[in-house]
Amino acid sequence: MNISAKPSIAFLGTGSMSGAILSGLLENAEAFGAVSATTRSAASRDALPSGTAESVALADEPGANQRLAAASDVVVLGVKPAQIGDLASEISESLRPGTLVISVAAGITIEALESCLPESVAVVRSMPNTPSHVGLGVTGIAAGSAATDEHVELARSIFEAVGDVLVVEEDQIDPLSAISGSGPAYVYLFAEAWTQVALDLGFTAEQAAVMVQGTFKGASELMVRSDDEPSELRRKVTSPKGTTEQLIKVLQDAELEPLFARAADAAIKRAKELAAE
Ligand SMILES: NC(=O)C1=CN([C@@H]2O[C@H](COP(=O)(O)OP(=O)(O)OC[C@H]3O[C@@H](n4cnc5c(N)ncnc54)[C@H](O)[C@@H]3O)[C@@H](O)[C@H]2O)C=CC1
Ligand SMILES: O=C(O)[C@@H]1CCC=N1
Repeated sequence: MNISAKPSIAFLGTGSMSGAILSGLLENAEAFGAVSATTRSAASRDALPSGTAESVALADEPGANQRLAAASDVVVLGVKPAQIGDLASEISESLRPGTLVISVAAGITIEALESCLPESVAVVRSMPNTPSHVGLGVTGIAAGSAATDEHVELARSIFEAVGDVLVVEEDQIDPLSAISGSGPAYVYLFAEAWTQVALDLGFTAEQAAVMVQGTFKGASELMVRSDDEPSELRRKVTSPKGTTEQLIKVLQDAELEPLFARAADAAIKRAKELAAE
């Protein structure tokens, strides 16, 4: 690999997910060279955070993906799974040997992506999550067949700039996605449900937001800082013969663990379908 000390990074297809990585990275960009991004429309380009070396809409410059791919040490493919093959093929001839190509696409295998790219580039498959936006992401990464330890460390350094990183085998990426990739969605689902309960109990939207957001943030922070397991932290809230005991009993009667396992299985099954589409 012939990558500079401050590698340049191009985000091609910058929507919810790679936009979150881009935002988090720009807060912490000293270790990297020029960071650039492409979108399809001028409106989505205008919505990107400021601080990139270049943010280009394909509507203004149809060849921008190829130009930025040719100029960058790292290329992050941020499009939907169904679009990634076309994007990889589009930039294939522009990539320099040794370029690190990172995919964030759910389901799409390293083998499928490598088949659209020259053998001279390295692929890392990743599964990030949207809290990357605020530097609190969790990302799993798996090395492609031509990725050296140096490429993997470079990918790790990019995602560590926006949160925690787990280096895993590729067959763990779909299960990891069910836990942390999709994870923010089920946290928000719980927040939505408890907000509605608070509204139904007569609180205002502002009061509900303070209670729900404050509780999720406070409980998460306590869990991270404490040496106690979540079960022990829960026990400390649950006074014997108290109110929480009754609330938790109702929730546990719903058999949450098998329910969550079924939910994870559904996500993993969908990832396999995306790979086959
Ligand atoms: N949203 C999430 O929480 C996560 C998403 N992912 C993966 O991230 C990828 C993108 O998902 P989202 O960000 O949710 O979708 P999105 O639709 O918000 O972002 C994709 C963006 O790429 C643009 N685009 C499409 N083709 C393009 C091209 N040829 N050149 C430049 N821009 C192009 C689209 O206009 C869009 O703005 C997917 O592959 C998904 O599996 C992975 C982990 C989490
Ligand atoms: O829903 C999806 O397909 C992507 C992957 C994990 C989170 N969002």
